[in-house]
Amino acid sequence: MINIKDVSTVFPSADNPFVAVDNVSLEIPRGSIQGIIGFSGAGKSTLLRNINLLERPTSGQIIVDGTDLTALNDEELRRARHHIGMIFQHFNLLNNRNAVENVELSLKFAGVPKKDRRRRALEALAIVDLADKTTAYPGQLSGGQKQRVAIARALATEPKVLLCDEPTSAVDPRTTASVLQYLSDINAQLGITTVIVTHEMNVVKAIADNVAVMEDGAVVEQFDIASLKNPAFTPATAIGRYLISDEISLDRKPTTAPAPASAATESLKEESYV
Ligand SMILES: Nc1ncnc2c1ncn2[C@@H]1O[C@H](COP(=O)(O)OP(=O)(O)OP(=O)(O)O)[C@@H](O)[C@H]1O
Repeated sequence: MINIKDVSTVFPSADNPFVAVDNVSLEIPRGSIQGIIGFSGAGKSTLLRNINLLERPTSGQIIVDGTDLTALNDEELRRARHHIGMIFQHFNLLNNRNAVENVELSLKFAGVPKKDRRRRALEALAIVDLADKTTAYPGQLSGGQKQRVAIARALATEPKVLLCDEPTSAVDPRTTASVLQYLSDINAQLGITTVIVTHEMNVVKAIADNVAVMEDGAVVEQFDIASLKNPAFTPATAIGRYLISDEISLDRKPTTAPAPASAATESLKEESYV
């Protein structure tokens, strides 16, 4: 169970601090798949990164299986994060390491003894059907294969939680289906609580159990996907209603928000996480 309690994230700015996540409370049942949708700039990625404290909330609590992550010291948090895997839109693999070495690296950071790393990395790659690509470098892999290496890397440390930030935005529709199938199988077989941020309505419909709709930093609506099958149910928000129509990808940028941190800074933060 992930319990997001009264979480706010405010980005400082000289003239006008920006509230990216505004007092969000959300309970994500253990073993479920939670979709988070909303227009661009709604705060989805920030909320996702709040869950593993990649972006530490300004206030509120993140409680994962009874442990309040916001109350941990650095060393405790580092250990807790080994149970929270994360995958990113652009995979974030190290190009100078091959597939198995990329996976081994996360095991090294997790403190797994060297003698066990190769075996566990190969096992994780086998789960995503990449046993024949273990020595391939990222430049030799397709987008879908790279994302599967990233999934293997996240899985290798045996996480209880898997956070997915736009996991299929950089791959074609057929590869999207395959990546979603792996995520869905992993959720079903390993019981990993999965949180997916996406613009793609068909992704949410295909994989999520529950959906939270964000607008201007707040969660403004929640429902379970099964209720979409009930003709009497109409989501309250426009974005929720898009879920009923097909194949609509949301891409509206707000014009008033400050610029996000530079891409370089973000990518450094993400690399330090794996
Ligand atoms: N490090 C940062 N510093 C300042 N503002 C930020 C920072 N990160 C994000 N923001 C702002 O916070 C708001 C929410 O960003 P976030 O990336 O969480 O939205 P999102 O819903 O995931 O958007 P998208 O779908 O476009 O990725 C945006 O207006 C963004 O510009």
